[in-house]
Amino acid sequence: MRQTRQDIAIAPSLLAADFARLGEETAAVCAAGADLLHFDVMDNHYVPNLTVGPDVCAAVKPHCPVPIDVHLMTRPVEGLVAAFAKAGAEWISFHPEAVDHVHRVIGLIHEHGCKAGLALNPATPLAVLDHVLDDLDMVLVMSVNPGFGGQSFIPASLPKIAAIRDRIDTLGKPIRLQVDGGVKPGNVAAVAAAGADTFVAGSAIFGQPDYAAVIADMRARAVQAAAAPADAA
Ligand SMILES: O=C(CO)[C@H](O)[C@H](O)COP(=O)(O)O
Ligand SMILES: [Fe+2]
Repeated sequence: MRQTRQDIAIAPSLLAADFARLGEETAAVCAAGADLLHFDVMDNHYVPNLTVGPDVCAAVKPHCPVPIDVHLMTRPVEGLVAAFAKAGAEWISFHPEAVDHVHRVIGLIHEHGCKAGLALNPATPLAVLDHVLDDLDMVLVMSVNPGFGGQSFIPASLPKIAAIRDRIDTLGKPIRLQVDGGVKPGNVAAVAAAGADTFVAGSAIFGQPDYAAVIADMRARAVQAAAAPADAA
């Protein structure tokens, strides 16, 4: 088995930022050590909430020195890919339930020069990765049901993360394994020990006054757990 875990990356979710000051919040969280900026797009159709679109992504882009990681919680997906690529997204993830042709949408994201992620809801079986894992740049494990920030981490996500880690290692490709929903300093070690390398955190970071302290704390805990998973499990 090959170990393909990537460098630990902390991805603050702008969903929990002050929406009246998105440019400032983006700059602040990047200066505080963010590796990616997670940008949640909800359409009040695939999920029961409504957030932001490509124009807001383009507006925060000049304030964002790190890659923008767009998480599409929309149905349909296809028409938004070009718009987010133009708006400056480097990563685009989508949910398999929201499209008819998963493989085609991965190709569409790549055609637009972005990296592609597939987002698995808590009840989505791993079989959706069959035949497409090799084409992906990232698997996104939702550890809450999508649609809202500030929810509690679902513990059944941990064995799911471990199973996906095994599949990625068996394939032997450097595919990122991102976990999104309820991730915070108190559980990031367990999530890292299970095999994740990319940690989305909204309320855990933006809910504290010192973004740099939270990001550094989460990174240190994740790095330590990745190096010695048995100690953190
Ligand atoms: O995709 C999401 C919700 O659907 C968000 O990225 C996620 O919930 C982050 O927020 P928090 O860390 O507060 O759970
Ligand atoms: Fe998200």
